[in-house]
Amino acid sequence: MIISAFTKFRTSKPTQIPGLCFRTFNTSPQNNFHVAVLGASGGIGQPLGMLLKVNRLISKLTLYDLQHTMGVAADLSHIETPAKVKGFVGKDKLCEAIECANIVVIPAGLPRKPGMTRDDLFNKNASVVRDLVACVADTAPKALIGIITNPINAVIPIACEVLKKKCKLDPRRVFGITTLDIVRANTFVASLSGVSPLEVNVPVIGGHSPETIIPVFSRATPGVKVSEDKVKTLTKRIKEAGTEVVKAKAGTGSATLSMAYAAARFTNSLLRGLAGEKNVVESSYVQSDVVCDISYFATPLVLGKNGIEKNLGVGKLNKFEEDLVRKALPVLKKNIATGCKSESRYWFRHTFNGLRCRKIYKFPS
Ligand SMILES: NC(=O)C1=CN([C@@H]2O[C@H](COP(=O)(O)OP(=O)(O)OC[C@H]3O[C@@H](n4cnc5c(N)ncnc54)[C@H](O)[C@@H]3O)[C@@H](O)[C@H]2O)C=CC1
Ligand SMILES: O=C([O-])CC(=O)C(=O)O
Repeated sequence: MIISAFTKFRTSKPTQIPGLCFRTFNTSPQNNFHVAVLGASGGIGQPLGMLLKVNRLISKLTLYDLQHTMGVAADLSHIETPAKVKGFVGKDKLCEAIECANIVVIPAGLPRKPGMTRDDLFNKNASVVRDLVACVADTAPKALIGIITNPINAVIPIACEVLKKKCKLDPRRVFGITTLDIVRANTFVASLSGVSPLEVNVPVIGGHSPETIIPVFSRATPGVKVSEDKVKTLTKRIKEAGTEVVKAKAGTGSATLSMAYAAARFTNSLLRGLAGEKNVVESSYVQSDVVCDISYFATPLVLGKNGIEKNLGVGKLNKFEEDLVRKALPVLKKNIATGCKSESRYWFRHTFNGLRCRKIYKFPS
């Protein structure tokens, strides 16, 4: 299963594109990257750790969580690939886990249960992302940060605000991982059209919620002919695919295995960019100005040594897709404002409390 999962990376350029390695790896100096996973003991964290352990571009894999990380690290460390694995458990070990990382991937936080929306996770997950990103800013300010935690639309603005307050924001380095939407779109279109999913590529733009996930079938490659009716049905399915999994898991969580695959694919693309490979394109929800009036949007990006090298923008859309964007914009704006406001409120409270703690000077009477 894992071999076929990575065939996409291997088939296009077998000798240059790193992907899955069993024992046939090469260890050129470029393959020397350190990836840290924060939330490594969870439903996504564990299979993601495994897929990263077999990535030949990684020489060091650090796993951090509030619980169980030592067991996960011990288990993964027995896999016969070069990446050295180290586990860190508990808040006081966070900085050590992140130090000198080239890439930090964050799947930490609560998943939803049936009946919840991703937005319902905001109150719990906002502070998780805020604290983890604050530590990345202090210990590995040059790291590329890939965030999986929901709600993506609002927590990426929080991450950027945290970095901005610490004067460490480089918008080329902060990513909301929306790859699962593309993975799903490719899979569903392939099963409908009979083309191999490894050959299909459907751009998905916007954000990561039912109203904001926008598949762009008009630019799918290879040119797949899907009737108008089918486009509508497929669009609905892709928008609601997360809920489909949440319902099927019946209270035990949301997508974990497909998400781990998607995050491994995304991290692999970041690594390929860092390693100097040209024309690495992957989509992500990032700070951008490609759509008027909106400061975060998912679009295809060219990745390089400093993260985003070029934002390829929204591109040409048909009328149906334009309407989807129009409907998504107010929702996205609200989500972004929620993230930014929450961060300002937190910062104000924090600073104000700090001031209150100091001895208040009283004028001598
Ligand atoms: N971007 C996307 O497309 C997707 C995002 N997700 C999101 O990913 C997140 C994680 O999902 P699962 O792995 O299924 O959840 P999970 O509950 O199985 O695992 C989360 C892990 O995070 C850890 N954690 C919690 N707070 C932490 C902190 N402050 N520091 C370090 N670790 C901490 C927990 O101990 C746990 O091991 C959820 O928010 C979920 O909604 C899930 C699927 C797709
Ligand atoms: O639906 C969820 O809660 C998890 C998620 O983001 C997805 O599967 O796309």
